[in-house]
Amino acid sequence: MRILVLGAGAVGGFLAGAFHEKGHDVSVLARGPHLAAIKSGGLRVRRPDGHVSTCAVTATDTPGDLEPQDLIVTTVKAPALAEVLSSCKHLLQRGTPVIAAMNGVFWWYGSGFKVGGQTPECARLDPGGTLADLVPVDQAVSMVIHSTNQVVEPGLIENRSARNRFVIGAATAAGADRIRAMLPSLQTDTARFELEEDLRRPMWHKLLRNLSTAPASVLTGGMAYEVLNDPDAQPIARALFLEGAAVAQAHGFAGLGDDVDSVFAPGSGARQKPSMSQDVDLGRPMEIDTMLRIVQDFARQAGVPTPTLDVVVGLVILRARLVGGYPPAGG
Ligand SMILES: NC(=O)C1=CN([C@@H]2O[C@H](COP(=O)(O)OP(=O)(O)OC[C@H]3O[C@@H](n4cnc5c(N)ncnc54)[C@H](OP(=O)(O)O)[C@@H]3O)[C@@H](O)[C@H]2O)C=CC1
Ligand SMILES: CC(C)(CO)C(=O)C(=O)O
Repeated sequence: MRILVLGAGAVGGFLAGAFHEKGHDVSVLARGPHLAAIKSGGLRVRRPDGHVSTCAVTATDTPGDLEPQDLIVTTVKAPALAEVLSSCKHLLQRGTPVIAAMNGVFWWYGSGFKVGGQTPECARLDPGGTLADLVPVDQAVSMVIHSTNQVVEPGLIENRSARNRFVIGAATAAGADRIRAMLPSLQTDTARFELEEDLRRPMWHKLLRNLSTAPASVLTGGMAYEVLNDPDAQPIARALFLEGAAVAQAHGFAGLGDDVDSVFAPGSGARQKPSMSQDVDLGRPMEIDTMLRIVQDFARQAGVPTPTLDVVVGLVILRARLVGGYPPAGG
């Protein structure tokens, strides 16, 4: 298949490497020194055992030049999604599935979904409806990522997970059928792909884990395991997890808070900063709307109190504004 990965950073670089390993014709969108390094020396992926694969992918910063694709996977951060997809409109018009691989609530979450007989208000996920205009609903797909990666130097991705699992869901049954047909050709020994009929539950499962680490790390600079294990920070992280679980329950996804003790078991958590916290260090646009504010929106609509989240989100937004990672107040 011809596969285009839009934003071959940490996760996208790993995925592009996995698709290349399976023999697909892979193109990636990248920019700056990372693009230059991929063009000159290939895309390199280092596995936890130290093995480095070098993948000869086509790299470009002008997707307008690319031929039609069989599959498009976006791996940019949420604030860049509409802009990046707008830059390759011509590739979106042939029924090609567009998988948005991302943390947080996926942009088509409200499509065909009702809470108490009403579609939840999701305007924050797709301001102005740009994504809905660009991606026909049968092509709308998302992916929940269980894989830890970082770009450690231009052209080099460090993969820190022994097992890398990607859970995919489509907005419609027709979209799911197309993905189902492709799945066998994507599987590798190190990257496993699963299709879920309703991606919302796996999405919440992952988001609760992000809620318990990312905001506190943004505010303190701590790594995930420090946030989860510090006796004074842990109650805050735990409250964020449980408030998120209560919102998920209001949306019909019960029981997600039951494994709270295993999430906070001694020694748990990655020895790295969550990606939202890395964004602070790099002054990059942060995924606050799709990972935090949307949870507050859903909570308010469902009448679920989120006192800890409400305090923390205000502080995270200020922190983000101070590094240029979130629009100015009133902007
Ligand atoms: N990293 C991880 O381990 C995990 C990440 N996630 C989620 O995965 C998603 C992707 O995150 P991650 O891979 O870490 O992000 P990265 O920032 O590493 O990757 C995004 C890439 O897209 C590039 N990009 C953005 N806009 C453009 C553009 N207009 N043209 C060309 N290139 C562009 C960025 O370039 P530049 O650097 O120049 O901005 C960067 O290389 C996020 O939703 C994140 O929350 C989920 C689980 C784990
Ligand atoms: C890899 C993981 C789980 C670490 O918190 C993550 O999702 C992130 O960094 O955003």
